[in-house]
Amino acid sequence: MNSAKIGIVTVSDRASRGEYQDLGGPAINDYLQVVLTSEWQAVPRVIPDEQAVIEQTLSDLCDQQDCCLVITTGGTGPSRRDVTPEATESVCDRMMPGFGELMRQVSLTKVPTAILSRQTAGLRGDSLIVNLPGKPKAIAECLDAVFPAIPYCIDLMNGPRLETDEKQLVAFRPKGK
Ligand SMILES: Nc1ncnc2c1ncn2[C@@H]1O[C@H](COP(=O)(O)OP(=O)(O)OP(=O)(O)O)[C@@H](O)[C@H]1O
Ligand SMILES: Nc1nc2c(c(=O)[nH]1)N[C@H]1C(S)=C(S)[C@@H](COP(=O)(O)O)O[C@H]1N2
Repeated sequence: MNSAKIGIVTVSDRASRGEYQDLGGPAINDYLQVVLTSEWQAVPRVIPDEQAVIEQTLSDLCDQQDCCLVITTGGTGPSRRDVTPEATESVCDRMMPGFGELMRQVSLTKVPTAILSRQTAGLRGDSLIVNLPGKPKAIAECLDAVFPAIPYCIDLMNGPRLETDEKQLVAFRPKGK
């Protein structure tokens, strides 16, 4: 099986201008390094909170770079410039609302402002796009909740088989799959 490509997109005006170091993209990368045992390759991007740029980046990662999974961080809140969910919805063929619902539910046990994230997920062709909030500590909090379902989701889209280190995280696949 060929190596899975995973897009890692930091959406932040200040990180993209170099005003602070991007900790979100590396946190996603580190999370995947720990959890995945099958071969994979990161395709990283750091971009501003501009809807057109986000849409173009997500489309490129799915269509040209052939990423089976694209994980974004940032731009999911109520600020005027937070438009990552709108960009995600605009490039997706079908939405996967359960991801946002579950991540908010789990995040609410960590922080009362979890409901301020409009994070969502959806499918563009054979790629799954998942939004995470911008706070670096939110990354593991959210991925721990939804990642167990991601390998099977990608199987169902005929993508590469993602294997996990079961000591870290057990990917759920219905029996016999
Ligand atoms: N990619 C990141 N790397 C490091 N810290 C981050 C990142 N994204 C967010 N943060 C931290 O989380 C806080 C809240 O995140 P939020 O998404 O609201 O950032 P922000 O202030 O909207 O960023 P920006 O204005 O640059 O888009 C930020 O002030 C910053 O301290
Ligand atoms: N797990 C988790 N979810 C979280 C947070 C967090 O710290 N941990 N921060 C919340 C806050 S304070 C905001 S404003 C929203 C949106 O963040 P974003 O605009 O950086 O995407 O995510 C929320 N969801």
